[in-house]
Amino acid sequence: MEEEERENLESFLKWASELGISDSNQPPESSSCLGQSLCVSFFPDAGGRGLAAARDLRKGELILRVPKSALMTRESLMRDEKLSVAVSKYPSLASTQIFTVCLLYEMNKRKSSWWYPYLMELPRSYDTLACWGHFETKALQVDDAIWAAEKATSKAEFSWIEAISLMKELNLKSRTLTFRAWVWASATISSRTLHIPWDDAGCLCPVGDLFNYAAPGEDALDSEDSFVTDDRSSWRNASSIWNGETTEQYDVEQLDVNLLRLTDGGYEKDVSAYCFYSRKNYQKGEQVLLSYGTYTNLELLEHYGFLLDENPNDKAFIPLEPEVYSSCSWPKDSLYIHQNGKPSFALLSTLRLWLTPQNQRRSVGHLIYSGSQLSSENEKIVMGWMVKSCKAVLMNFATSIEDDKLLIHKIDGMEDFGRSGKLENVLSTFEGEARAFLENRCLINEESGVKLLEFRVIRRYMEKWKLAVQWRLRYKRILADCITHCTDVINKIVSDNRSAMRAKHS
Ligand SMILES: C[S@@+](CC[C@H](N)C(=O)[O-])C[C@H]1O[C@@H](n2cnc3c(N)ncnc32)[C@H](O)[C@@H]1O
Repeated sequence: MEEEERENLESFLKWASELGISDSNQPPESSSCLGQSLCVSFFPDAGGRGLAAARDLRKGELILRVPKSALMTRESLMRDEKLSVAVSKYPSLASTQIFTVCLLYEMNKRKSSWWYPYLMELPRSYDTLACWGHFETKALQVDDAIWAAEKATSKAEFSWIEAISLMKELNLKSRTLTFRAWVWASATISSRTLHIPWDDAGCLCPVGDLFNYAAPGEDALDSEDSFVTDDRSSWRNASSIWNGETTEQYDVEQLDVNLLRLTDGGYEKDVSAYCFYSRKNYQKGEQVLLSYGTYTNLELLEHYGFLLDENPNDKAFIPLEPEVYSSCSWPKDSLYIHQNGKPSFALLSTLRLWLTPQNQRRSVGHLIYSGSQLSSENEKIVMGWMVKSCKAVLMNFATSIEDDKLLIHKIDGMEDFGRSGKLENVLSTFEGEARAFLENRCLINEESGVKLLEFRVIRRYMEKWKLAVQWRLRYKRILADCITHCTDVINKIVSDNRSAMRAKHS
């Protein structure tokens, strides 16, 4: 960490302590709000800056408390009369649009903002999908994902256009009025806000927003198959104390919110504070993580700008013919392949029915909804259909799994060369997608082959491009695992049938 960054962090933690933010019930031992349970640390492979255990922590312990008065909310920001009067003239703006304007308005105040020490600690740039350019978006290769990225950008553009009159009325400086600034502020809100009961725009929580993410534990996983029968599936959204939207909508009314609060964190009305609990035992020095909620890798990219190589909640959707969708009553987004390669309950049930001759469908309905196989013959056909479909999807990509793995190595190599200032020397050796990246981002001048941008800027593009390649690689691996799984099932059916035949004839 640079000297200046360290000084900024120290003054931020001191400021936070003065606001009553604390990682202990004991009086602070230093001017910092941390040090007794948590400390700021850097985890290069798991979120960068984050919070580490300052001592051994026990599961369920209160590890951080942020009083309501220290939460940045629309309500707290709108104590500024000029802002409040201006906002009241735009009743059609959504709560998150208003929060975005409020954040930009505060940024615009610079050093005179009461929140300045906190604002200085916010990231300067983000990798959420709305920040991606055309090149990175196309590198996702999967139509649904490309569509999600394009939608994220157009949604951001639309909400910026709608809010621009309000921002002009507030006399924001021209830099703060730009789409770039808007995308920055929206990404701050998308990736850092926490859920609060009184405002659906959520709140920004100084220090509390330094926790990096771990997917929910095993208890909340693989509950998709109990989509119909098991209430645990409704925990998913509720376990999200972070405010980022999820695309899945479950019935959140049956939640055992108290249980979730015990393991994660949430706003507690009785103490008027955001309280964070250790969700497992941690050893001193280990990174303390929070589960912001249940997200697929694409959702993580959209709302938080990162993905997990091992994400138990990841899913792959393959294109299905329209008749498949219309043959079942399952929602479209329940027809997917789990990250371990197994088709989801709904996808399996749908295919079992769809691949049954029309005149026999009525008689097997009860078996379909109980999740049972219809017959070994039907199961073989279903698995064979899955193998064929996954192979067809994989064949259609411009690059294979192996190509993508090599490309990720190449991107890492480019980063290393860039860091050591030698990227220019090796530019001519790049070909294929790597060359296209450099040309597309105007990093190579066709004639001279000269690097045009500073590596700091190139790197930001490179990080997004790498995320796109990592995402499509994960997607392809799920399909490859599905092929393996379905082939294993077919082989088992064939072998069981053979054994049964042998037993019959012996
Ligand atoms: C609430 S902030 C966490 C603190 C953040 N690392 C910081 O320095 O301010 C959420 C952001 O942290 C990063 N992040 C969190 N968990 C991560 C993980 N497991 N892997 C990679 N990045 C992660 C992502 O950039 C995400 O948008």
